[in-house]
Amino acid sequence: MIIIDSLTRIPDDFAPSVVTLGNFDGVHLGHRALFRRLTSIARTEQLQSVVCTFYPHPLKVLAPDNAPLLLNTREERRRLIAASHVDWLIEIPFDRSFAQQSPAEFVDKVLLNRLAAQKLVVGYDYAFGQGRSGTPAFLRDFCAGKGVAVDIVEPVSAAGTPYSSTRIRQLISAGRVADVLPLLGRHYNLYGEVVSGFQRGRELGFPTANISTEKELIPAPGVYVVKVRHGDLEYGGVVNVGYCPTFGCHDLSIEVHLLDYSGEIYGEKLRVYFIERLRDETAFANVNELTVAIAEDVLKARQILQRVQVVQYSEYLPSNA
Ligand SMILES: Cc1cc2nc3c(=O)[nH]c(=O)nc-3n(C[C@H](O)[C@H](O)[C@H](O)COP(=O)(O)O)c2cc1C
Ligand SMILES: Nc1ncnc2c1ncn2[C@@H]1O[C@H](COP(=O)(O)OP(=O)(O)O)[C@@H](O)[C@H]1O
Repeated sequence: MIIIDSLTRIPDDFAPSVVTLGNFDGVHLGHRALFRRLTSIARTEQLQSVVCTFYPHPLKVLAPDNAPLLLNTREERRRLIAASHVDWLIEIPFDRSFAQQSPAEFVDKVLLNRLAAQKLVVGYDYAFGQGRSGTPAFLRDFCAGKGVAVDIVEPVSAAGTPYSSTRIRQLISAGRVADVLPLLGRHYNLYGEVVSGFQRGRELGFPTANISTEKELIPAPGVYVVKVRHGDLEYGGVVNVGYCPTFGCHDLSIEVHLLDYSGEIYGEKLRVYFIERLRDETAFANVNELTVAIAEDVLKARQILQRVQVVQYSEYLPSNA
């Protein structure tokens, strides 16, 4: 997949394409259905497949107070879209002046002229532009006169609930990490560097790697069973997300204790996959009670981890890629 992060870098001789448009935060199973439609049209009609999106997320620019905390970093979104076998990713730099354009201008200038779109694929509820006037119906009407077909993908759902970034964000914010698997198609995870904390973990008998991450949406405070990837190695683990009320910290921390590991990993990068929530974070009366609780968390985690495999992008619905 070729990534273009500026409109001026789109080649002048861009070959005829089929384009989908959206924010694709999460790259969940609904997005993946859209990408499958896109790549299948590209194959049968010998077009290039193009995902056209924006960076930053438009709401971060237009209404920062209402902008969602995102499920993916920019880098993660790129990797996930690349894994969907798309030919091109166009990440349009989104700013206020770009937002001034009408949907008609944008479709004409960017999609039809620069990207040589012969066909568009959009989700049933996608809308862009001022007042969300760039609806699928608008696209269909506008493009009809130009000989460009618009394929509107109907809601794809799991057990009656349409896949939705908003729904996934709500579940993660509520700590329901196990419930997002059938919507997201993989275990929610975050990536980050191990930084030093207050050095209390070792004294408790449970050293914890303190993760500093660029991920915006962190699961609700609480204790979770996790799997952790460190390079090619995989560990089971327990993580505490929160403010360590027993000690009274001010900043949110993500502290993971790796099972059956000892060594130094400061400065290393870990990816933490959230498997199941165990309990709320608690203000214990003393350090002893905290240590007993962590030991119980570890026992439960070992049981749960016996029957769990990490589901990443490529492991889910392999026949559907
Ligand atoms: C599985 C697990 C559960 C934890 N639960 C709590 C808790 O409920 N309340 C709390 O105050 N600290 C809890 N902690 C402790 C803190 O997350 C943290 O590990 C401890 O304060 C050490 O911090 P440090 O690594 O910055 O020294 C838990 C830690 C682990 C590993
Ligand atoms: N099983 C383990 N899980 C997590 N970190 C471990 C483990 N064993 C050793 N470590 C190391 O110990 C460090 C954490 O020790 P800790 O006393 O909790 O200090 P800190 O306050 O810096 O997090 C980790 O960053 C890592 O280098």
